Order: sequence, then C-alpha cells, then structure tokens
Amino acid sequence: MGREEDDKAERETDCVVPWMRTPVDVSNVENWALETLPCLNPKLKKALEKMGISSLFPVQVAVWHETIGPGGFERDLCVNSPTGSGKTLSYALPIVQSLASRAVRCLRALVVLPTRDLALQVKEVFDAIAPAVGLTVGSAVGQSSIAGEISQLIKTPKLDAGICYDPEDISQNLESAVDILVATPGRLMDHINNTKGFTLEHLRYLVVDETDRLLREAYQSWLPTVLKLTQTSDNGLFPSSSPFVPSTFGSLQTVRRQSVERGFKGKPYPRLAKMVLSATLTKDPSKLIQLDLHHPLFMTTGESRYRLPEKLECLRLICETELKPVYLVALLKSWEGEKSIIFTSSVESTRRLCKLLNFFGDSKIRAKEYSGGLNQSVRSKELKAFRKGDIQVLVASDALTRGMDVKGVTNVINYDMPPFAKTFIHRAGRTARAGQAGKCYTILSDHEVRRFSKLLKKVGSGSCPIYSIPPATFDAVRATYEPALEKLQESVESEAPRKRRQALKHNPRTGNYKTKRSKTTSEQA
Ligand SMILES: Nc1ncnc2c1ncn2[C@@H]1O[C@H](COP(=O)(O)OP(=O)(O)OP(=O)(O)O)[C@@H](O)[C@H]1O
Repeated sequence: MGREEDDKAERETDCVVPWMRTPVDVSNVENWALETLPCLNPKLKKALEKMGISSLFPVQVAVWHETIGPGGFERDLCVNSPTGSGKTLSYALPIVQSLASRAVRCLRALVVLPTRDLALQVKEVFDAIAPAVGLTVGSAVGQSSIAGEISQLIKTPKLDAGICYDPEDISQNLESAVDILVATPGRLMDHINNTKGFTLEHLRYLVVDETDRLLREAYQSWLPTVLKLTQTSDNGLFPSSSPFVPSTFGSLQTVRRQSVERGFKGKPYPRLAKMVLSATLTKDPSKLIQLDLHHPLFMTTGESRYRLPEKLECLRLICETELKPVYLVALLKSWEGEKSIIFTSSVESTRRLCKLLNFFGDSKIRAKEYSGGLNQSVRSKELKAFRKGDIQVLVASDALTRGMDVKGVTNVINYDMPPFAKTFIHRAGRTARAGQAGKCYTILSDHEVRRFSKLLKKVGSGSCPIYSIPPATFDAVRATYEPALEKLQESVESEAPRKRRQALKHNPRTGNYKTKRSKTTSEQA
C-alpha cells in the first residue's frame, strides 16, 4: 500500500482496536532520577552517566515499569510518543538490563529499523550501554560487504592447523558473536536466507521501531518470516519465577507475574516480547494485526492522536511562489550559522535547491544535500559532516524525515509543504528534541494556506503565527537572486546530455526547480 492509500486508510479507521481505548498516558509520568530508578543495574547507571544522562524521560520510565518493573515484559508494548522523547533508550535500556544476566551468547534481541543511517544511530545507543554488562551488539545494514558482516555476526570454531574438518561439522558449531542485532529488513532477510549459523531461535526481544513506516515495507515478507522463525510452542503459557515484585513503582504499579527468560538456566522458554514504537503509530487494525501482538499495552502521550514536542514553535511564511528561494535565503542569513534542515518534496528539488543556495555566494550558508538520489556512502558522509558542525545547512528529501537525531538542530524549514500530517510531525521533529527548544518554519504559497491549516489541525498544533522577513533583508537577498539563478541554469545546462534534455524549468506554481521527470519524494527517497 502506498503512502497516500496508507493515509486514506488511517483517516477512514475510526474504529480503534479495543486495547487502544485504555492506554497508559505517558504525559502523567515524571522524569525519574537514575539514583531512584528501581532495579537499575549499577553498571548501566554508570554507562548512562557517561552518556550525560542523569534521569530517565517519561516514556523511558513508563516502559521501564512495564519491562523491568512490575510489568515484567508480560505484555507487548505499543508506544506512541512524540519525536525526540527518547524512545530509543526506552527499549534499549530494559533489553540490555534484562540480558545482562545471560550466561551464553546467542542472538536474543533484534531491533529492526527502516534505513541504514537510522539503524546505525540506534546501534550507537546500544553500544554506549551494552558493553558495560558484557553484551555485544552487531548490525546488519549493508554498510560493509556481506562477508564482512557475517564475520562480525557469526563466530566460527577454532580449528587446529593440519587437521581436515568436515564442513558439516564446522557449520553445526557456528555461534552468534552478538547478543543484540540492529538491522534493516533487506540485510536481515539476506542473513536469514543465506548466512550459515544465523538463527533467530533464541530471540527474546523484537523491536520494530518506526513501526508505521516498517509496516509499509513488505521487503521479502520480512515480518511474517521473523515471526514464524521465532514462534514458540508454549504459546505464552509461562510460569512465574516469583509471584510479585517489590512495590517500588508508585502509581504505575500493577501486580503481575514476573516473566521468565529463555535459555537461562533452569527456566523454560517464554514467548517473544515485542515492542513497537513510533511518533505516529498506526491505529489501523489491519496493520496492527500483522505484528501478532500478545496482550498489547498501548502507551501514548495525551489524548490527541499526534503530539508535537513541547518546546517546538511553529511559524509560517506566505509568499509568491517564485520568491520562495529569496525568503529561504533571508531566513538562513538571519540565523548566522545555526544548524538547520530544509525539507523539499523530491530528490530532484533537493539537488537543485542545494545548488542554488550555494550559488548565492554567501559564505555563511554552506549547504549540502541528503536524499535517496545520493549514494549511501555520500549520504552518510554528509550526515556526519552535519553532525560535526562542518556544515550548517542540510537540504533534505523525506529520506531524513524519520528518526534522525542530530544534536543542535535549531531550525527546520518546510521549503515544500509536507504532503501529510505524519510527514509534518516527523520533519518538525528533527528539532526541539530531548526537551530542547526549536522552530519549524513552513514556506507557503497563497494556494497552500488552506490545506496547511487543515494539516495543522490534524497535528494538534495550537498556533502557527506568520513570520515576516524584515524588508531590508528581503531586498538585499533579492538583489542576489537573479545571478544565483543564472548560475544554476548554467550548471544544469552543462550537465550530461540526458539531464540537459530535462532543462531546468522553474515551476512558478510549485516554486520548485524541477523538470517533468523529477519524481515525488517518498520516505525511501
Ligand atoms: N534520559 C535522557 N536524558 C537526556 N537525553 C536523552 C535521554 N534519553 C534520550 N536522550 C536524548 O534525546 C534525543 C532523542 O532521543 P531519541 O532519538 O531516542 O528520540 P525518539 O523518541 O526516538 O525520536 P524520533 O521519534 O524522532 O525517532 C537523543 O539525542 C538522546 O540522546
């Protein structure tokens, strides 16, 4: 199902699955200082402190209660929490704490994410805490060759020189070299299908991050395959190891049996515990059913469907379509090098707009592009430079919309209006993360104003005042616009003959520098 159909289906889904009608409201939960967090492994506490973390955010506290706390991983968790609220650590910490007592290394936790950059970002979070308790984290994202990845994921037995071994024997003695795997669906399926010794039979935890996006990713039926390979015969009938846990969990306490741990000495096999998360979690029963959730618990923030980060300020600029670039440059100039992300509607627009910005010849505006039109290694390089602060402006397609966490991004600009409420939420959510302040500007043409107001209602944004550029700044930028545009035209004409045929046309209706052939962006773009 495409994204448009996806959005339509969600609009039509008024009937919510029964378990979603009684959620845990995370907005009632407070931050919790590490010192007072019940049951936290002291080694993990140290690792968190090393990361600069002194307390857990509300969603992390709520998930902790349902996993390490009284909930004891008994229910599958469906987490709908705003962008930047700390969902990654909300699952990473309980998984690592729970596996800290494992005796034998097996692949016990699998985290699936839609893109490589996102998966590597999540791996970094696991890498910051898992080694503290002796756990190893691997990735299957296609960053290195498949052989390189296999050598990191699978441990081959030590062979004595001079002895001839039966290859069958060797493959039977292959072991997992990692406890936790962070993967994208494509590479995961490659390993499932082809890598000797790669098995999900010991898996205890499955995390599907950016769930609504991943449920659209049917790549080789990765989800049904994973679920099939992890099915246990006990069907969730697991005995309790201790009937109750201490009552240190305050208002959220529920009296539940402790869960049990698979493959741990003297304990029987439990079911696979699943955690699915997003800032825009689907409520569509036909999608949720694919996850085969066990007695799911819905955790959400507030009553509205979507929620923007608390310290996000939304602003709009309304202008004539052909003057959009002038407004954009005027904004960027006024920020003097603040980290900013500009979102466009397509790969082609991203490329053209990035070129145009650099042709304005303002040394303070050094822009790079990030889109699916670029080779993955170039994309990752630009992202790294942006993270380091070597460049301040990233012009991006919706490939950067979800999940990417770059510290210090103070502004997001929708150069092209986001097509859906969900897109707005994820784009805007690249700023105002982790309780920080941030601003999201949307540049609109007159004919987009009404549609944008409707979109704002959906995302629950209270206000979105009009932002005005000071006339003097506007005039100064406008004077440099024509020369920049000419340079862009020359650059496009000097491109390869095939591309030359798509000669640059400034579309006055959309304000984009695109040709008929430029494709609409998707989150894969
Ligand atoms: N307890 C904490 N204390 C301080 N900073 C934290 C804490 N937990 C997470 N962070 C920081 O908050 C930022 C956002 O976290 P994270 O990327 O997990 O958000 P998210 O909810 O997954 O967002 P998105 O929906 O956009 O993917 C990160 O920079 C992370 O380091």
